[in-house]
Amino acid sequence: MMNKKKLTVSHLYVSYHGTEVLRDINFTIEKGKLIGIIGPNGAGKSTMMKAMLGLIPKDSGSIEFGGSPIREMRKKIAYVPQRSNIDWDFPIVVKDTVLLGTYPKLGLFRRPTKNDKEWALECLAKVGMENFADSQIGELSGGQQQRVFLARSLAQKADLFFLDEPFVGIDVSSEDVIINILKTLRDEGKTVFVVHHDLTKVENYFDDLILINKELIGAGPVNHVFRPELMQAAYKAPLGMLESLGVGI
Ligand SMILES: Nc1ncnc2c1ncn2[C@@H]1O[C@H](COP(=O)(O)OP(=O)(O)OP(=O)(O)O)[C@@H](O)[C@H]1O
Repeated sequence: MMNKKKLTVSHLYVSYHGTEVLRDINFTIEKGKLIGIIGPNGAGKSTMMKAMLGLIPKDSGSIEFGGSPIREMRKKIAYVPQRSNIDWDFPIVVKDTVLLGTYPKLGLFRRPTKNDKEWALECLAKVGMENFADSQIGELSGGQQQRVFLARSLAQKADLFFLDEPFVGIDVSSEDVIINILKTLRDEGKTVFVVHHDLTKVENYFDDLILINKELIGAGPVNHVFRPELMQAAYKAPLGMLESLGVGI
């Protein structure tokens, strides 16, 4: 009962081909937060997200949400991978991409209903992309593609959202649309994890931070984690450089 409103990662270890990438990661996050996962290049941010989702094997550790293993709520989890990992030449139009979000995981052969289609268009409208419903996904700009993938995750009616670097290579107005939707989801009680690297936006965007560099350096409210000592420990950057990014000010 005590864990009902929490997500807990315990003793998470991950390696690729025998090389350890994540070592003994432990943290607990309250439900209903917008959480930034930060750390230098190669720190293991994407790896941690994938391991939390069960997309790659872990060496050991557990991930629980509300006291149960996270895999038991797979249908309630939406994941938006890094844009660079998606095959944008795949021939599919925008509205069908969003409609995929409405398919229950094992119901691929179910035909979408009229309701599903309307809901998909509604989700598309939430991200301001309703006029592109019939466009090929590969023809869109980076920001537009990212919005469509967010719409697909909205269509899924998930409780937990995981986005890997959603703001990389996109225009400012798409970034605004996306962060506002993520904040709205948080206000509705959803839990949203975002792998992120632009430190200038951290205080504006997130409630909590998970700061890693292979190991956990800090986890908790932004003002506890976004501090010179911890940031320096993770980034190994000179203090002056961190200050110019607003750390600890
Ligand atoms: N599929 C893979 N096979 C082998 N090594 C990998 C694989 N994916 C990532 N790595 C390595 O694991 C480490 C962590 O990578 P990861 O992509 O998780 O870091 P990251 O913090 O997300 O980095 P970035 O900010 O550069 O995207 C890196 O050293 C990377 O080279």
